[in-house]
Amino acid sequence: MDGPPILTAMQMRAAEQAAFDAGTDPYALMEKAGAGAAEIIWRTGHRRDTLVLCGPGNNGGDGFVIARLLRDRGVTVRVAALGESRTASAQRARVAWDGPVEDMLIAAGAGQVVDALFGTGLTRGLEAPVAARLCELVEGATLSHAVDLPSGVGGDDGALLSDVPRYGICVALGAFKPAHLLYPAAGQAGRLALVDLGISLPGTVRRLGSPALTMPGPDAHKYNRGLVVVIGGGMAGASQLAAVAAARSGAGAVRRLAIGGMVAEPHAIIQRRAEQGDAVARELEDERIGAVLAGPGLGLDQEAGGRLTAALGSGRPLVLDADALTWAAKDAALSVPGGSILTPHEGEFQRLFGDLRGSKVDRALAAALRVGSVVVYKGPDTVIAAPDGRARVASGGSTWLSTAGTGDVLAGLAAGRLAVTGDPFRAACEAVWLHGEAARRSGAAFIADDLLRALPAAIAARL
Ligand SMILES: NC(=O)C1=CN([C@@H]2O[C@H](COP(=O)(O)OP(=O)(O)OC[C@H]3O[C@@H](n4cnc5c(N)ncnc54)[C@H](O)[C@@H]3O)[C@@H](O)[C@H]2O)[C@H](O)CC1
Ligand SMILES: [K+]
Repeated sequence: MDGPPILTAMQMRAAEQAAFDAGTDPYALMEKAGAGAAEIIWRTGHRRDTLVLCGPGNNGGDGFVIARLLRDRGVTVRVAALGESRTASAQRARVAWDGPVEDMLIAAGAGQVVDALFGTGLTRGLEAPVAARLCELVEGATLSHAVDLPSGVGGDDGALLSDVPRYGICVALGAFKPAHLLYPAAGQAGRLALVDLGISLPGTVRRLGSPALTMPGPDAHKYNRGLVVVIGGGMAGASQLAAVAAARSGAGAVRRLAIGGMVAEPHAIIQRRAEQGDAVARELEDERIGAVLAGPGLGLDQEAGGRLTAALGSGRPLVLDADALTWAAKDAALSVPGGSILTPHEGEFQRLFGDLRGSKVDRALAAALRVGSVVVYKGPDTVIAAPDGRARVASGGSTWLSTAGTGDVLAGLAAGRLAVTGDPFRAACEAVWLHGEAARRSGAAFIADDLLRALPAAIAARL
């Protein structure tokens, strides 16, 4: 579940400075960055005529290195700059290019365009003429690459500070930045590549990687593999989707506490009736319970509130989703026990934590700290945040997931993995990855029920 680190501009500069303090030569680091980026560009564009756009800082310095190295491979390369190079490394890279430098605002286009105008040093949107010309050059090219970041995005939060064209590839240098994975900036590159600069990086915030899952041991039985209880409500289908997802996520046994009709299929789900809070409380006295899920289809009437109160007071590990989050947002008296997993979508997050500021990662981390629980802040860029400061950012999720019931499936997966692992952060990461993988395997135009059928193969691939 641990992908590469994601660093803010300040963290990246601190990591680079630590490398310099330990003896790394700044220009050598720029040459390494440029060489890594040039290799990726060469593999994609080969000898295609190339225009490299160089900005005034070290991003531009990378661009001069890239231009020189592509020229050394026989590529016809032109460089167009935006003003003079202002840093020692960039000036050195410009001298090493030792070729003509055109004016970016009037330079002619090319089949392949490399954007080395601005990276993590961007402090505001591009001037309008610069942004307009950049868009023309990139949109007029067959192949386009953004060096470190597309120029014009807010590196730390993924905002678009001015018009930003869409690139074929964004080549991250040294580490991913939040803008590589957070929308809307994440939507401005078709593919992400990462050049490792060999400097040590803090790893508390990372891209979500694929989990290492395990088979049940020889001594496994349905209760020590993890018992999940899903609390039902008026919409039986929602809690049933969640219950089946929990069972197919690897839990040993799943009980669904129904209030109305029992759902016959699949037989593996144990259906029990518990409408009032006290009946639910009795059901949750079972010490073997590894996770309780409340929310999918729970309802917002008084009886539903009683069932939720019983879950919150049960002392069992909790996953709170959907209606449970709506209850928590409207009734401040309902306190979320620490060690839970919350799975808000954008609207639920705003209702619960709308006062928080900063990037989606910052806000997810602040929310997790506030409630002492893991927060899965869903979206095309789902952030999983733990109270201890760890966070994982998922990417590549299928947009077909925007269909009814997929949230119920994710909540069920989180409850199932929580019952299996006993670790809320690990369970949430595994659940988000399995959810995305099941969607990838389900192809196009799938419905939530299809995700359930894709889960065994998704799990098998990670054993
Ligand atoms: N630090 C290193 O050793 C390495 C950095 N790498 C590359 O460097 C950039 C970050 O470089 P930096 O000089 O800090 O900033 P930029 O090149 O991104 O920006 C240049 C410069 O532009 C000014 N500026 C900011 N906003 C605007 C604007 N809207 N219009 C005009 N000018 C603007 C600001 O003053 C900046 O100083 C990083 O992304 C990497 O590409 C290497 O990768 C490794 C070595
Ligand atoms: K750039």
